[in-house]
Amino acid sequence: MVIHESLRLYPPVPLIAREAFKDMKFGDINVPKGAYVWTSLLTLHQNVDFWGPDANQFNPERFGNGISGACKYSYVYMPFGVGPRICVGQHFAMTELKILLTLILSNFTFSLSPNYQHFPIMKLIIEPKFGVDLLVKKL
Ligand code: HEM
Repeated sequence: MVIHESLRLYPPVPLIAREAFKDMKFGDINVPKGAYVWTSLLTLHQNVDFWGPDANQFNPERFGNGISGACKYSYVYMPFGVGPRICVGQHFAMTELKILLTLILSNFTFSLSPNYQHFPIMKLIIEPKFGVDLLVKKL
């Protein structure tokens, strides 16, 4: 739940691109062949109409009943992309994150340093501008 919620609010890859291989129409919008269509995951992941009024809050419990319980349209949650070009490393990444979190939580307590400044920025991926200073204590 914590991993899902982190990837929802801060999807490391915030934009997904597709190229139209032929002239297309989405509703009233004409998309000519060769045009790039960019999908903003931040917009999809933080829309109050899909996630509820606390869409901008960090609330891992929203995933208590899975993705379909957290969101009105589960397909808008796509931190690893979607379709034939979906991230090939997604299962590896999720397993790695679970192992890493388990190892950290079973060996250390940690809290945010008072020096921490919440300042996510978008470079190639979303990252904390001033890093994440933690106070770590061995159990
Ligand atoms: C939290 C970690 C990760 C996130 C959030 C992530 C996210 C993404 C996203 C959004 C895409 C684009 C998907 C699309 O266009 O629909 C992508 C593609 C890709 N990812 Fe990841 N990824 C992660 C970890 C990894 C890892 C660990 C690997 C390799 C071991 C990996 C390998 C790839 C590759 C090769 C592609 C290109 C797939 C293609 O174009 O067919 N990713 N990833």
